[in-house]
Amino acid sequence: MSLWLNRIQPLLLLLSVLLVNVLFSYFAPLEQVSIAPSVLFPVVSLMLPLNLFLWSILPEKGVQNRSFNSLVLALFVLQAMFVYWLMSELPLQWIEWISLPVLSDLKLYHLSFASSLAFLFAGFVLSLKLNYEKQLRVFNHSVVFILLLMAFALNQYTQDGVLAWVSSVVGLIVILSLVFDAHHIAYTDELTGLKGRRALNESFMGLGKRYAIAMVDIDHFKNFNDTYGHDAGDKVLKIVASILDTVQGGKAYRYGGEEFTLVFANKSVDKVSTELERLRVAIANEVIYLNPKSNAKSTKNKTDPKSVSVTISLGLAEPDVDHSSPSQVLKFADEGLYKAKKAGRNKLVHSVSKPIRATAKKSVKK
Ligand SMILES: Nc1nc2c(ncn2[C@@H]2O[C@H](COP(=O)(O)OP(=O)(O)OP(=O)(O)O)[C@@H](O)[C@H]2O)c(=O)[nH]1
Repeated sequence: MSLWLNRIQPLLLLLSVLLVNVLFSYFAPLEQVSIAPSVLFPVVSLMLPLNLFLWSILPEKGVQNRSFNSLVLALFVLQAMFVYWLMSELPLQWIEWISLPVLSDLKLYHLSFASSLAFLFAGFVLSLKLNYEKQLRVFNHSVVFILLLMAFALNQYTQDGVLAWVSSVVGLIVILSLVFDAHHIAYTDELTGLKGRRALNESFMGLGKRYAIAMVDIDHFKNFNDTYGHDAGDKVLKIVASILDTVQGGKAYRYGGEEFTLVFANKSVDKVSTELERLRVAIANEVIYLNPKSNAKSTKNKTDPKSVSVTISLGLAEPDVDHSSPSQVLKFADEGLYKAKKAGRNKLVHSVSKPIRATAKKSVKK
């Protein structure tokens, strides 16, 4: 899955967990005299959280970045050499230091002080990182949970099968988190954070007989892009999307480009017009600062040359005799949008089928 999704972090995480399992099975204490577990346990339980931390903190470079892959390989080889050296040379001071228990008389707690500290440090820093990250991924959250699980498994490693079972659960968590992330990427528009066209089409399946659809388009957006640049255009798209996302009783989608769709399930057009008017006015009144240093939202200084505002046009429709399916209603709403543009923009137009046409069709059917 990592290869398929071009993500190296999950692969490295699982490789580290796998290596811990291999090391413990290979050096399993067959005889009490074996010195291996007493050295191996503190070393491995210290290195695992540091590895999980390292793989999560390094930037995701995909699976085909040769220099990054070489760096990762070098890090693994260095660690293997370090463990081998510890096992063979046994520098006692080191071993004593990393084996230092949290409390000397704790029978149920096996993790050393150094290892516990490493788990705490990794969990704390990764949680902080999650707080500041803009694009949250389920996988990133799952790493914190995996740290917790592995701390538990290593603490119980003397009990048969615990490490193997927990490691399998970790594998499952990684797979599930990747599936969630892939789903999120497929359905969410990266720029605005709104759901995209695929999600919109799927929402149509859940609509009953009564619903309303509005098509929204930013006015003169080409002009805006040409005057202020594509980055400023992107900023406007984000702000407009965030206002549309506050819609009450409906859901906002990015239809594509500078067009958005609002779907109101179980609502008639009369019930949603006021809400659409509120959104139209809110967007027209929003002062957008193009200077990156003054992102503060304020409506005080409307004459600031670096502050701009945009307007939207909207078309609204609901099912009727001529437009029975959601995609037909959407096209009908788009016709309303076209009329709103022609009528001078910054307007809401409600598309209504001509009554004569509807009656004529009914009589033909009869
Ligand atoms: N910055 C930015 N621009 C986009 C994006 N997607 C589409 N556009 C731009 O949106 C503009 C759409 O322009 P038009 O369809 O000609 O319409 P308009 O200028 O909004 O004019 P009216 O709809 O008639 O008011 C084009 O210039 C596209 O390049 C995007 O993701 N980011």
